[in-house]
Amino acid sequence: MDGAGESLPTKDLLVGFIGAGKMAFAMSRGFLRAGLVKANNITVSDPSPQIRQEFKELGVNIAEDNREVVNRSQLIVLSVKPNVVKPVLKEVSSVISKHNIVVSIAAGVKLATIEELLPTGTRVVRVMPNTPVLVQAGAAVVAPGSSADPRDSELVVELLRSVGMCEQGNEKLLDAVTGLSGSGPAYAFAAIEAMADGGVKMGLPRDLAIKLAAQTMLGAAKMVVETGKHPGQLKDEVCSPAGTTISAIHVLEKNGFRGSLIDAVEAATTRARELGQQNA
Ligand SMILES: NC(=O)C1=CN([C@@H]2O[C@H](COP(=O)(O)OP(=O)(O)OC[C@H]3O[C@@H](n4cnc5c(N)ncnc54)[C@H](O)[C@@H]3O)[C@@H](O)[C@H]2O)C=CC1
Ligand SMILES: O=C(O)[C@@H]1CCC=N1
Repeated sequence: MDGAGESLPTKDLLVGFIGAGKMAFAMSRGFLRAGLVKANNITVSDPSPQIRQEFKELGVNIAEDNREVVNRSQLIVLSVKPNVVKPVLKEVSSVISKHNIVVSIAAGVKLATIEELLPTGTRVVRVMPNTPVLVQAGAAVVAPGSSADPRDSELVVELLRSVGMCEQGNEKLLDAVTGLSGSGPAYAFAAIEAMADGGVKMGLPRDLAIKLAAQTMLGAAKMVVETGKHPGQLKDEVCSPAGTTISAIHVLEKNGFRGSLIDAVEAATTRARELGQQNA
């Protein structure tokens, strides 16, 4: 195993997940699809037998308990709910060494809270990813803890870039990142579902309506990313004078579409902050 502070090659990286729920599944499946981490280098733990079975089918190692995940891994992802982070850290703290990098994806839970429960000098990195890592289209921001080596965050960024976009940022940004991109896939899924409902209302078959709605979101997002144009400009380019789109935009504006999305990001950010306080 590499010494503390030495950069770890991703090729043979031993990755552990404590808590094998939806996010651990999306990340491990994404890493495997990206070919950056090997199945037999991933170890997971979870109290649910059904979940352990699902992960067994991925070909990864299933640990007997959380301490075994630490013993078998270099990089350990804390992928439990925010209120389970502290009990888990108390349980594994004595087996964490300077060789480990501890990565928390828990919404709201602060680096200081995590570092306080681990041996002094533990290399901790906090990340807010999202479920599209499953299909190599994730969005994540990585914030290093006080004892993390720059190479530790770079390693985590490299891993997350294999499954989507990833930036480094100050921890102060992470609750807002949670409100925007961490929770954001749910807003997009709700929008796709609602647009498809509109299509069904106007006579389209459900399957076709969902496909059209999803591809429209995907295409619009790709245009923003690939053209670098402002989304307002791209919107204007769809709105022909006295055409169909501007009539629809007028309805959206009257119904507070943008204000709702802004409020949604604010509400999720506020909730992330509350979770941080409740689990400090
Ligand atoms: N679901 C999402 O879209 C995202 C979630 N997150 C964060 O990821 C974390 C996990 O979220 P999900 O995967 O959605 O939750 P989940 O509920 O699907 O997974 C959590 C897993 O932890 C297991 N667990 C409970 N107690 C445990 C213990 N003592 N030791 C080991 N495992 C234990 C549960 O059985 C469950 O399978 C949360 O902290 C959340 O804030 C972050 C970004 C996106
Ligand atoms: O809803 C939640 O709390 C988690 C964090 C970001 C996405 N899902």
